[in-house]
Amino acid sequence: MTLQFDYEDVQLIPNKCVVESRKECDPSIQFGPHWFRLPVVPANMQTIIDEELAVTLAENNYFYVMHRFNPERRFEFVQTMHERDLISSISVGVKQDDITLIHDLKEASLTPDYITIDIAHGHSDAVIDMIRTIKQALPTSFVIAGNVGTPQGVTELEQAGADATKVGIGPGKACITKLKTGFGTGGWQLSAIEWCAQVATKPIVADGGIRTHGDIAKSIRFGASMVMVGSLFAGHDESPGELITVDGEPYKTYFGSASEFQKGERKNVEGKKLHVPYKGALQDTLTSMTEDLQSAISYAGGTDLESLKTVDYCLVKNTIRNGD
Ligand SMILES: NC(=O)C1=CN([C@@H]2O[C@H](COP(=O)(O)OP(=O)(O)OC[C@H]3O[C@@H](n4cnc5c(N)ncnc54)[C@H](OP(=O)(O)O)[C@@H]3O)[C@@H](O)[C@H]2O)C=CC1
Ligand SMILES: Nc1nc2c(ncn2[C@@H]2O[C@H](COP(=O)(O)O)[C@@H](O)[C@H]2O)c(=O)[nH]1
Repeated sequence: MTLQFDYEDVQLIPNKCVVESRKECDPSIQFGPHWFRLPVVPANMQTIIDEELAVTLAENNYFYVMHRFNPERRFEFVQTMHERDLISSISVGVKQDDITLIHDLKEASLTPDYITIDIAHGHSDAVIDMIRTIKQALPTSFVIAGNVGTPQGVTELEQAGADATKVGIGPGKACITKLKTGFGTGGWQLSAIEWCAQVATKPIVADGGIRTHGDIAKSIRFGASMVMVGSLFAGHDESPGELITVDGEPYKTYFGSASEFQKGERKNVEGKKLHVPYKGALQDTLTSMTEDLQSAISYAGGTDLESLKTVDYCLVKNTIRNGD
């Protein structure tokens, strides 16, 4: 590994503009068998997505991954989405109830379009076995596996049959893995994406640490196809987190999937609960994310996301906010 850097350490360098308006720039992406309006997906966390929002996103051609924290709902969720002719995208872990779900889906000839295997330390035999189980039972489901933070992790999950790998150990806003274990990609997540992308033969999902819309363009520059976003999507009307008032100001809760709050017990806690300022309608954020990505593409001198992949960049070492 060479130099490590994170989102705030990098500025992309503009190329000559080839469009008359940013509206000409297309931020859509093919990810697996489907096209989506943005290369961005809300994190599969209980305060970020619920079934209602999943339907809204699917109806409007945004990628989503339903979380796995109402395990008994997953079968019916896939069924309902298919009845409505919408994309189904669920999460699983690696335990017996997850394996049973896969077999039940096969028995019912119900194939989710996307299955995300979502555990903290995804570079493991448990995930490799789960990929094989899914691919044997539901060979046409697009499997996203993670999370990993190294090229070795990416390669082993790809070799097991993963169609995409999710990169990011501990860069999340609600994460305390880095503090509790000393491990992770927090502080160098962007270079971890680049490092992993050097060996990846399939798409990479950059997961965690996105703090601004510009970080999405940077993720793509350094090798991500899709970007998973938690805290930036928290706090909206549609966000399932609880609405609370602190000193007269509205906030919504955002908690880690490995927080005591999520787990209901203080065992292997690696996440915390935060209050995120209330942000209004999610569509406003999606619209401004779209505009910002269109603008980024125009600065890259192109008309679509491909142009971001080859732009030059500078390392500015934590100075990006100096003018703020
Ligand atoms: N991206 C990230 O940095 C992180 C994300 N998370 C999120 O928290 C949620 C819960 O994750 P997780 O606890 O993995 O899910 P699970 O509770 O489903 O556990 C996964 C399985 O892996 C085993 N395991 C072995 N080593 C580890 C390890 N270092 N961390 C976690 N499990 C391990 C667990 O056994 P045992 O419990 O007996 O050890 C368990 O059998 C997920 O949604 C995950 O994405 C959590 C932490 C970090
Ligand atoms: N270490 C932990 N990571 C977690 C936990 N819950 C979720 N996550 C990861 O964070 C991202 C979202 O990051 P953000 O910076 O956009 O807020 C999410 O997709 C998970 O990978 C947790 O409890 N501990």
